[in-house]
Amino acid sequence: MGNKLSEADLIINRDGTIYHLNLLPEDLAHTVITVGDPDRVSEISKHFDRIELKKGKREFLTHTGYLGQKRITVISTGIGTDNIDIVFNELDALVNIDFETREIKKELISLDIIRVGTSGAIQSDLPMGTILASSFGLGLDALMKYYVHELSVDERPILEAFQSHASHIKGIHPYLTAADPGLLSRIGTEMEQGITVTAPGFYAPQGRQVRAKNAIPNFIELLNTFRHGKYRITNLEMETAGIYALAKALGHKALSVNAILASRVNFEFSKNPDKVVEKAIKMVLDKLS
Ligand SMILES: O=P(O)(O)O[C@H]1O[C@H](CO)[C@@H](O)[C@H]1O
Ligand SMILES: O=c1cc[nH]c(=O)[nH]1
Repeated sequence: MGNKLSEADLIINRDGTIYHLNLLPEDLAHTVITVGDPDRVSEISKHFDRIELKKGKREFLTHTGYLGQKRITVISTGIGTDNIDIVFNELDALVNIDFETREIKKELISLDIIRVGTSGAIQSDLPMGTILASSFGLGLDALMKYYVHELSVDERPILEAFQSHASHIKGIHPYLTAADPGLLSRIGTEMEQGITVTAPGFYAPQGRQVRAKNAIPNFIELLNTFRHGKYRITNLEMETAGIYALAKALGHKALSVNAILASRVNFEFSKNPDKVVEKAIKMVLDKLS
């Protein structure tokens, strides 16, 4: 077999597209915007000067087009880091594996990947309507238990400080990855910044109490009291940490931009979420064009 990836490891459909994303290698631009909600794909591509292709399968909807001279792909991931596993491995395969030979290419491509997502703030000075760039993603889900994940000298002390802050919570295995510094300084400078916690759910895993009883009391307080030097946790969502960690493992650059729809400390949810999301989209596209 040599270095050939087997048909069970890398699944290519009969029309030459990658298994879940339904894309051919040439369908993908090297600047990729990811969103959770498939309806948000057209909210982004409506700003393109030209749309070259629209494809989709399941929750993975893709539009590729041009903003001025810049070719951009926007793709929906659906909800959660289990979907990020699929999207990121398949995006990487589209650029870094030769689909004819099934071998890893000698020259690897590093994609620029920007998430435009929605999120809830956990600090009282971050109201609804804030646009926030995640300087780090702190994952409380299990995705990175399955990959080799190395920490940089900047990341390790922050993760260790959080592990000690949350040491009384049993059964969680947090991981932490920094944003790509180049994308953060290019796109995130006029935004709020902070550590984004990625949760493995929306309700109790983000400290929401509806009917089922929460096992971790005062979850929001646990997160919003964490400090390490100048760093604090600012917001909660469901993909950023997986995106940062897998992008790093695969050699891609990633940044997550969050439209803050909820203030968890003020117990409020935005009455006009589309307006907040549109503001985040425009801020990102302005910097990319
Ligand atoms: O609006 P998106 O990008 O889906 O992001 C957030 O919204 C979803 C939950 O409502 C989760 O995916 C969370 O991360
Ligand atoms: O509070 C929120 C708002 C949006 N998305 C989330 O995951 N959490």
